[in-house]
Amino acid sequence: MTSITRKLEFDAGHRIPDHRSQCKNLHGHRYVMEVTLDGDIVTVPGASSNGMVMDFSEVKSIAREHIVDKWDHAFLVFRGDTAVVEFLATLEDHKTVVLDSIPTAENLAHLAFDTLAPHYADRFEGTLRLSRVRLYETPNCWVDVVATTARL
Ligand SMILES: Nc1nc2c(c(=O)[nH]1)N=C([C@H](O)[C@H](O)COP(=O)(O)OP(=O)(O)OP(=O)(O)O)CN2
Ligand SMILES: [Zn+2]
Repeated sequence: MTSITRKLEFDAGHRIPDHRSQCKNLHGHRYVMEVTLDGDIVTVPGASSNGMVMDFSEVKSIAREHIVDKWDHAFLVFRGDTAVVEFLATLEDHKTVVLDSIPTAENLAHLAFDTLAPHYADRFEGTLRLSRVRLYETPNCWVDVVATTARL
């Protein structure tokens, strides 16, 4: 088994409504997301991905399609944060993502993991799996979500 990791970055706004300090204010981050996949190296002569677990560009395009392009330059808001949800709805064509959980780094990392895992698992006849999503909210703060079941 071999692990590969692709790093992607995006900008998003959020707030943590219950926070006792600064994070209850509307603010933003340049998030850095690392997607780690475990799999076997392809040994199919002539195949584009021969010698790779998965082409890094394909790792990127799946993460972009399902997470990064949806969250980049969006405001990520908890459905229960009604003051902000209602305010954002007044802004014409605003890119808002309404979430079922508070947009902490922990919840965003879990959401990214749960969203992406099935898309990677579909590839290479189920021999590939998402083993970790690491999400940096700032250069000093990050969260790891790891696959909980052992690989067969
Ligand atoms: N466990 C968590 N703690 C905090 C979260 C979070 O998502 N999970 N989020 C925040 C704030 O939104 C903010 O992103 C972090 O602010 P801060 O602690 O100030 O981070 P910095 O890296 O900017 O801090 P420096 O002291 O400037 O290094 C807060 N906590
Ligand atoms: Zn923040």
